[in-house]
Amino acid sequence: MSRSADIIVALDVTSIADVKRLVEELGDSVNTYKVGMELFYSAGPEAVHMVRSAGKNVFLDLKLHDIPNTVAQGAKALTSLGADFISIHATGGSNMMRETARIVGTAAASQGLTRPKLLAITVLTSIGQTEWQELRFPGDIGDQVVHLAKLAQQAGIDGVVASPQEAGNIRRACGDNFLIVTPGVRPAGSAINDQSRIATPSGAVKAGANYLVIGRPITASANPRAATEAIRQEMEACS
Ligand SMILES: O=c1ccn([C@@H]2O[C@H](COP(=O)(O)O)[C@@H](O)[C@H]2O)c(=O)[nH]1
Repeated sequence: MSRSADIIVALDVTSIADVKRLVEELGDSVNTYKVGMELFYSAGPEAVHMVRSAGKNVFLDLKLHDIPNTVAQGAKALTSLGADFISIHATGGSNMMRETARIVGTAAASQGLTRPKLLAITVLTSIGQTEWQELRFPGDIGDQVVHLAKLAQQAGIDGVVASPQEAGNIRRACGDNFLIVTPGVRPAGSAINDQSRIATPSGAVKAGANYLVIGRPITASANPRAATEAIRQEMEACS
């Protein structure tokens, strides 16, 4: 089923100046930005403050992966920064996901903040079947992604990060209220880069994604605003 979906632009840059330039240039064509490892490790919390001060939502994609107490306390600290979405790895296990959901809920309530949505990373979209087998993981990637999505949902996590190729099966398994966030989106004819399990923007929307994370097809484009608007048109045409 097609639904209205939104774009999250991945700010994979290293400086606040680059963030400012992109956010200004993209203006009202983008509501939500993703701050990942590259930007957060380079520029720190100021990157989050910068995006929020522009009136935009922030997906803090630091992909926390550690024992339950460490991830829960890390996510609590990110909650205080004012993130709207926070990612943790589903393969940290059910106890880790459940404890993080509990601590983040308590932390947000005690600070009068809206509880950030927690997103579980399933299998990175750069991993294809060959690399999957090299890692000696058995079975099919798609089956594993759906399994991890169900575990995340049972642990009280709000949604998953997965490839658009798996979005349809996740939607069927986890229902309409579960968030599906898909990187690995490539408009027809654009460079695939290091991604593996990809689909077009319209493919991701038709499969049931709520948010499409898009970095280089926008940020490396000669005209990021025009690239965003073209992607939006493609998404709207099929929703
Ligand atoms: O499985 C995953 C999880 C996160 N990502 C992140 O999304 C963007 C994608 O950027 P592109 O330039 O559009 O490839 C990037 O920040 C990744 O860290 C992902 O690609 N796959």
